Amino acid sequence: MAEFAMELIHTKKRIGQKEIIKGLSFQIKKGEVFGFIGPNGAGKTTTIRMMVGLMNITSGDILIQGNSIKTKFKEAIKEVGAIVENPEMYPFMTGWQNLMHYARMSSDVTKERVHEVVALVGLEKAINQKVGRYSLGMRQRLGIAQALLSYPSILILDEPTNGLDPAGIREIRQYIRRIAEEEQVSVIISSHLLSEIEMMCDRIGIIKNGELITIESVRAAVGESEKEKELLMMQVEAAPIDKAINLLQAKHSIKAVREEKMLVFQTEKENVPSIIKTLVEQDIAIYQAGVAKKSLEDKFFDLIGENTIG
Ligand SMILES: Nc1ncnc2c1ncn2[C@@H]1O[C@H](COP(=O)(O)OP(=O)(O)OP(=O)(O)O)[C@@H](O)[C@H]1O
Repeated sequence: MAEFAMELIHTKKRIGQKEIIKGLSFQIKKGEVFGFIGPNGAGKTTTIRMMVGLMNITSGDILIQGNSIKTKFKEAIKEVGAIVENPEMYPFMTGWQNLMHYARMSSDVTKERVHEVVALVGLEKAINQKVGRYSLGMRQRLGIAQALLSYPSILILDEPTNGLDPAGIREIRQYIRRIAEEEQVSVIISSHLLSEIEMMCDRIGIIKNGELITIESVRAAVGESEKEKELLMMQVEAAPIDKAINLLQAKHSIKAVREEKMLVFQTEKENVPSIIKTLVEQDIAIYQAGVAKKSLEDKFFDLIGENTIG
């Protein structure tokens, strides 16, 4: 059995003279929710199109459950369920009729499976309504149900939160975690807004200009979904500041950066009291402490040299 659900090996895409994807290498673990983040034009959709076989790879490879998408396309692609562009649904048919339409195209999809995926995305009540009357969030969930029909082991969603209101985003968030755990699938979910998806991801990979900038763990481990931990970006005015930075690293494994007199770092809310205690116990003077004004988003994109996204 393959170690990873998916593995990108120096994957490149050139279109005309332009190298759009410049050698991406990373792995998607089994059962994890992986956030694929980057500003518009970073290359997310292009990468995803290669992952789902909609576009050829110029060089490098993508292994899906160990099968090369280049040499074992059929075996590789049967593991993947995806929503890449807006899912094609017929507005004049009900949700159920739409799903049955897809189910009939695949020999191993039974009516029971259709019921199962409907329940997974919480559409039981609305499933007999015409899709034309669905909200965008409901349509997205129906799309996810359709992508799950053939028991994929990897679910790929390109910008599923685009255009959704906060309630719709929250719903998608809940269902994604549930699907990852109940169906034991790996989920790859792209977005240009970190804040919209960070809470549902185990890890995030940030891409810019076709290159991977960083991969960060968001959750300690798969399975902690219920505790939607609040991640804070803290700013603390402390002196001496270098000592404080070293202490955070040594005692809390937190990487803090300096911004003038401030120490800026990211942590879970519940850790804040013990962090302050560490500093005070080591005779570090604290003049003020609070949530950093810049959002986590800004911080990440500052790190990668871009202030505005979207
Ligand atoms: N067929 C194409 N021909 C030429 N350039 C292309 C083509 N498709 C994409 N690009 C360019 O490749 C880059 C990456 O595009 P891509 O759509 O993958 O980015 P993205 O991260 O998905 O952004 P968005 O969030 O806007 O969809 C962009 O600069 C885009 O203009």
